[in-house]
Amino acid sequence: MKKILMLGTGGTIACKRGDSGLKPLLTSTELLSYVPDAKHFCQADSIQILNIDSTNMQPKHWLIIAKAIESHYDDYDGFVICHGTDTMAYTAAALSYLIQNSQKPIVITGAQKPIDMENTDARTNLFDSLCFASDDRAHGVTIVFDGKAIAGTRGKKVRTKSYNAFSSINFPYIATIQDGHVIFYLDDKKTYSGELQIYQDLNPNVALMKLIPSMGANALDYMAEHYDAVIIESFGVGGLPSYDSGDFYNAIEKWISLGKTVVMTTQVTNEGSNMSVYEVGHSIKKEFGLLEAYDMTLEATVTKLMWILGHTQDQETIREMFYHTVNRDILWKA
Ligand SMILES: NC(=O)C[C@H](N)C(=O)O
Repeated sequence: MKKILMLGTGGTIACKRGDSGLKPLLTSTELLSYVPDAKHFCQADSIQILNIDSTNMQPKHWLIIAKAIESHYDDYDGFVICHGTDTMAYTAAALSYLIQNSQKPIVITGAQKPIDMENTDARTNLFDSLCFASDDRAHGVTIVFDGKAIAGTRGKKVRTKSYNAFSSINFPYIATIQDGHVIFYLDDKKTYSGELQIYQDLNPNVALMKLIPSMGANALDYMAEHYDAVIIESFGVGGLPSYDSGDFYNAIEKWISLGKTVVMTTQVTNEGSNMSVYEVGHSIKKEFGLLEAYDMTLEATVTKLMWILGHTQDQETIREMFYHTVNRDILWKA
């Protein structure tokens, strides 16, 4: 029988209703008591590492989760992290970079409704996660939610209220889970042979600028003084406005001359960026050699940069690491 460790971090799944709204109060042991049937296929233990609304999740918490998995790694066959849904995609992506080449599954799940409510998705999500984590074919960091298994770098919260809250962006679902059966669409564990790597460094000085029509570049100038990298969420396949006498051009020049990192991405959820298509993207990318997120999610782009900048400031190494595929995060490369 598989040994699984469940790590409680809070989120709606563990919430109780109080005078000022839902608050995570249930312990991880209490959560496990709601899925008694899991004992037929796994022996699950639990530890409580945090009990927070995931709105409060920060990079320091990702390191705490990674450390907890590292210290128990040899004692268990798989791990299930219970987490709030609001920042779950960021945590799943961050853990994909912090814990690489894990032959053991590290599953992240949560719920839209607390586990003690009669009509909740929590019990199914937790049961499915334990089921997936007990499967010999499962490996690496994966979100399990609403019967679907999603690569840790490909998840995105796309609905605030419905049970089908997560989508896999620019990548197929790895598996579906129905009534205790795991149906794998991507059964590729044998092709992963790298050695387990667990990292403990992140640089959180990454900023995001989302463009809206008419926006000027002065926010970019401000960010250059406070951050090591900026992700610019542009329109469509990508480009930068050329109005206001080269405002954006000058701001990017400043970033590059300071030896800082600029990554272009798109605010369109599906299909990714390709800056070389239009003149508004092509020339600026060519001139400054900007990085481009292509088919990566924003959550993966943010956390990959934090992981990379935690290890190097060298622009060539940053480029190499950024375009190197980790846990299925980037497939499109020009
Ligand atoms: N459904 C949820 O879990 C939302 C909650 N605010 C959280 O992210 O912790």
